[in-house]
Amino acid sequence: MDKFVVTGGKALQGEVRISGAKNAALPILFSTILSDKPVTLSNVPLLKDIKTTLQLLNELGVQYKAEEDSIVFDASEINSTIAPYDLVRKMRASILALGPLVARCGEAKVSLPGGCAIGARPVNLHINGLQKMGAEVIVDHGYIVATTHGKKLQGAQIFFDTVTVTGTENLMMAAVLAEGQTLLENAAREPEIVDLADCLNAMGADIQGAGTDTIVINGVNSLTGCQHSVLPDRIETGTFLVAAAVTGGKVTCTHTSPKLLESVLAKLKEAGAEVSSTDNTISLDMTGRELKAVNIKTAPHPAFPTDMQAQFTVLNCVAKGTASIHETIFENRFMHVPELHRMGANIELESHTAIVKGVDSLTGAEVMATDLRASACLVIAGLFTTDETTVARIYHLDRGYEQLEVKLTALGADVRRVAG
Ligand SMILES: CC(=O)N[C@H]1[C@@H](OP(=O)(O)OP(=O)(O)OC[C@H]2O[C@@H](n3ccc(=O)[nH]c3=O)[C@H](O)[C@@H]2O)O[C@H](CO)[C@@H](O)[C@@H]1O
Ligand SMILES: C=C(OP(=O)(O)O)C(=O)O
Repeated sequence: MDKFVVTGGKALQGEVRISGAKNAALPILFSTILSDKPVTLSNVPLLKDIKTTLQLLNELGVQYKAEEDSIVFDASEINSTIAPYDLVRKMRASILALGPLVARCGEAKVSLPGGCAIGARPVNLHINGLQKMGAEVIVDHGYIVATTHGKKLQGAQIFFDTVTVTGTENLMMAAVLAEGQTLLENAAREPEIVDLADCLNAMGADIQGAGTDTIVINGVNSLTGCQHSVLPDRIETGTFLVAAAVTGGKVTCTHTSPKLLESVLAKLKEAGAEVSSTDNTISLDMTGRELKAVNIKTAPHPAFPTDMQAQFTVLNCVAKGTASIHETIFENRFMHVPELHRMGANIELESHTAIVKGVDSLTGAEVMATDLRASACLVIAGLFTTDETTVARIYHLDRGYEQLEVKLTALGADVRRVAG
């Protein structure tokens, strides 16, 4: 298992190009199942989760060809409707095969993703929604088995008890080829949902209201091909901005958009950073400025994203003052805290809230990454110290950050990947 060796103490300086968003690319890749015409996608990030998705799509019969700046998908023939455990266990987003397979083929057998590090993450709302659309769905031997008995899915009114991002995406994709109108209420409003809807509409779907809590989908008989560029990764953007703030640096993120992360930028300003932006760049300057602790409460978009919680935990660890971090989305998303303790952080954990008291220095240590964003948080902590930190199990990080060590090195950091 690869490790990162981080030698800290340098302020990040320079420009970094932000990749396409993992959480937009994944559903969009699965949406190619819905059309028998070629779909060309660009700005797809090179990540482990994307490779897993390509493998899974291939297993289902979807062919793809990488071109210079894009990937062309051909789902003219779907020859399997089974998403096996071996691939699904590597990536929870594999559940996104369910909606498109049932819509296109009338059946699917998708391994239950199971519990994972940050919480139980059930998929009951995905299943309930498909049942409302007329599919028979059972869970059998660890697999979700769905069938429409040869009929089309039926449009339905679906109210989500809890706001769910992939749940909204799965049912939006299922509804695109259903008979009649589907109403998704209390839908997630993340920018990645809007990007998926834009791509589906470019394929000939009829989706209105994506980005609001009510999405209306009028089913169509078939989809055509399209070309679509994946939107920028707001979480990668936020991660680099926090790294710049923590190291007292000055960094410009390019190929991104300030509109995607307003709540994060507001918190960075509150923390004392100078933030400026254009339509597609965001700059953060922390030179000679003092970092102030900021209270954080995670919640569905447009509120503060849970995927930036770990990065702001480390920001508060080295800021002036005390702040609380309240995690409301996932019940077990503080596994970075014991690792930060090993580096000298002062954090008290009370159920879903971390009380973080800023310290003047952190020390390098051997720490272990436990999930994707926790990994990024430990790398940022390592950048702040003046000695060496080894972050083990960075396979979590490789799921969601494209060449993080290369991009950080270009900004002046000392981060080495050690193969293991
Ligand atoms: C690939 C992808 O886009 N992943 C993102 C997506 O994950 P994901 O879509 O899995 O997260 P959800 O939005 O579904 O989860 C939100 C909450 O709803 C609960 N829930 C969800 C579905 C369900 O059927 N029943 C249920 O109870 C979950 O346990 C969780 O407590 O949104 C999360 C919340 O912004 C992000 O952290 C992830 O990065
Ligand atoms: C939790 C995350 O991703 P996933 O839903 O793919 O596990 C994340 O991107 O932080």
